[in-house]
Amino acid sequence: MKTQPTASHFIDGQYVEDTSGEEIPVIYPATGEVIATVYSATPAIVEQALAAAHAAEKEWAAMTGTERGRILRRAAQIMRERNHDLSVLETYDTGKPYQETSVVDATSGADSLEYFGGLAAAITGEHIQLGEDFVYTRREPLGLCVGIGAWNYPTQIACWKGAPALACGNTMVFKPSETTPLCALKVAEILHEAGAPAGVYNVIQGYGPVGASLITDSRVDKVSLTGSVPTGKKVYAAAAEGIRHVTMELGGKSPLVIFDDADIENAVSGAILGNFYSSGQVCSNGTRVFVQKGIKEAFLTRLAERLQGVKLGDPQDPEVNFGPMVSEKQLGIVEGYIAKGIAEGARLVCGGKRPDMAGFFLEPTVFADVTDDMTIAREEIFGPVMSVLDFDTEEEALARANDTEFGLSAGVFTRDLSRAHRMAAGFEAGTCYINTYNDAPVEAPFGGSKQSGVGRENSKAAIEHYSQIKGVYVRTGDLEAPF
Ligand SMILES: NC(=O)c1ccc[n+]([C@@H]2O[C@H](COP(=O)([O-])OP(=O)(O)OC[C@H]3O[C@@H](n4cnc5c(N)ncnc54)[C@H](O)[C@@H]3O)[C@@H](O)[C@H]2O)c1
Repeated sequence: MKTQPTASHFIDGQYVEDTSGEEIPVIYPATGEVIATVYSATPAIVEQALAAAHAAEKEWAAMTGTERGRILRRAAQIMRERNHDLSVLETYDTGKPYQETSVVDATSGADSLEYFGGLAAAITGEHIQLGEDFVYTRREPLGLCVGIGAWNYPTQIACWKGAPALACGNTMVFKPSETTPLCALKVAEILHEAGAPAGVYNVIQGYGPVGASLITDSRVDKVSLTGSVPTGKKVYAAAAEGIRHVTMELGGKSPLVIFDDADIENAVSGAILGNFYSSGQVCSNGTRVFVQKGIKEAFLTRLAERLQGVKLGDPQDPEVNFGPMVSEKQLGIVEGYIAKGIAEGARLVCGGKRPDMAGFFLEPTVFADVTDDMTIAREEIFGPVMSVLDFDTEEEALARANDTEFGLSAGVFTRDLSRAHRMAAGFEAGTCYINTYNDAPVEAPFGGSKQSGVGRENSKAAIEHYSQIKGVYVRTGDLEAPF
């Protein structure tokens, strides 16, 4: 498959190149080989993209929701037809196994385009009667939105930001992560092919400073970031300077609480899905697994048995279910945390090593006897490292689950439904799971509380974050004034 894109950027309906920007090598994580090269946007490219998105605003916003929605749904259809090629590319970009990418990434992107395409015509204001007068509201686009992505779900993030933004009548300049620059270009290409006018959805490449230069431009009305908390703080502050709208999808250290009465097979499945999917590089992962003391050893034994089913290898092989870390840098970060876990006295149950193969592979790793104060229980690792902690009572589990600055997700496994709902109500997290983990359908809101973010992606809630309400007061009779 050809992995070198036609050009680095997609602006105003076409591919654009400027090789004077800083070189960004695209490395296939499974081999360490360079599979493409793109160039970071120069100030001239940034200007070109912002000017194109700004110029496209009026025409796009003036179209009816039905017309915009039709284009998004056509783009969804094209994505589904090209699912295989897009999945292969996603696997090259990220190293995630094709077994995952073929059912998650372009699929989720298409779901988002289809869902918001369907909603576009139903984005309306309301009528408020006030005696003989009335107020009507108009739900209007914000204008020019900047999207900045992380590297773990490049196609999905480009769509989760683009689809609601475009449905509401905004235009977008999207900057993917420098680690995974390939997939967002395909999203731009497909939207254009589906009929999105030139300039409505643009993609430019670059490192952090390119993202930073987009945020403060006076033409920009909103910034939506998916990234780490430290980057979120910088982006939020920069956006605040111009009182810009923000959506912040940031990191997490989410709890997964497993009670004695849980179905152990399902609980182990939840812990696997919440720690090892995408080699653990998922923001919402339940990496603090609190297991009630009565089933702790049974849980660990069954988990170790189930981990025998892990198949590492060439991620393009559909039989492989566990890929490498996205980059050598990320591999090093995760290995550093594993070393800290051992040094601070956690018990290494399995994994912890690089297997003897090329690329940035790391075995799925489980620590037991982890305590709340250990570094591996406090900081986001963003790799395949599960920390198992013990607990006695529900009250204790909830207090310890919430004892973190993060608030992205939380899960509970129990057969006691009253307790499940009590836990869900008590969790300080934006997205909670009962007897499941990490589902992210487009129909449901997704996002974090506390330092894990502001705003919500997906569902009808996303419309609130890509539009604004204007109230229009209409008087039908004469107007009295004091003089
Ligand atoms: N909540 C979510 O939905 C979600 C989803 C996926 C990943 N994440 C989080 O993302 C992180 C991993 O991704 P990452 O390593 O790419 O994150 P990161 O914060 O390093 O980078 C995210 C993006 O921000 C850009 N960036 C960096 N500095 C910037 C600046 N000063 N101004 C503007 N843009 C800047 C980067 O180039 C990149 O495109 C993890 O913390 C993970 O939890 C969150």
